[in-house]
Amino acid sequence: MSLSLNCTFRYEQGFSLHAELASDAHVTALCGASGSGKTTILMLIAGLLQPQSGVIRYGETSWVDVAEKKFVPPHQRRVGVMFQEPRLFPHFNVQENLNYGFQRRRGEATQMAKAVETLEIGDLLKRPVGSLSGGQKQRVALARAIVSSPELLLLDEPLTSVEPSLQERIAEYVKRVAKEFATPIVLVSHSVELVEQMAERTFWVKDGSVSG
Ligand SMILES: Nc1ncnc2c1ncn2[C@@H]1O[C@H](COP(=O)(O)OP(=O)(O)OP(=O)(O)O)[C@@H](O)[C@H]1O
Repeated sequence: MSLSLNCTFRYEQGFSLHAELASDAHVTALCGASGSGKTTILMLIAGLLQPQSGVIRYGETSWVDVAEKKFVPPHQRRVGVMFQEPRLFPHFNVQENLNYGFQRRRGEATQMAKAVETLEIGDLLKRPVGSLSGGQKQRVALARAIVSSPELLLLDEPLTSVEPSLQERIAEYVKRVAKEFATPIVLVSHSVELVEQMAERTFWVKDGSVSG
């Protein structure tokens, strides 16, 4: 499935971005310095931000075409997102957190079982999220992003919020998700190792512009 962006976006406060990229890789990486615009690109793909001009396409579908006044809302794009900090519901247990993404997006039942197995979180399902370690939370967040059978998975710095000693372990789970699920992935990561091991296509983001 091919993803293409050719659009501009500007925050009111000033930062502006011109995102021009096209990829049909299974794993596409976005690399670049802090503040260069990587998360902003993911938010545009997810539909959490609207560009001021241009187009965003996924496969045969136009998600955004500003000239045509077309904007497909986030819930209709079937994009799974894992943010830098695992945004889990603290008052729900692990299963309830997974159910949330699952029910909303009408994922397939087998996808839930496969996500639980791939991320090895079967023993954690009844645990309140507040009682989990950083690495466990990260695995649950990864599972939640995939249970809804998304057509595209966006991973924003999946290793940054876990302590350095755990990063290698979480990296293994991220690689496992890429191997086990056919869903294309856009990965933002500072980890050169993870990018080199996973990405078939890498784009460099610098001061709001993209080169590949
Ligand atoms: N809501 C916002 N309003 C205004 N400016 C913002 C907003 N969010 C981000 N920015 C600015 O936009 C620029 C790009 O931010 P973005 O988060 O996309 O960068 P990044 O490459 O993902 O950085 P990091 O690697 O640190 O996560 C930065 O200068 C940031 O300060």
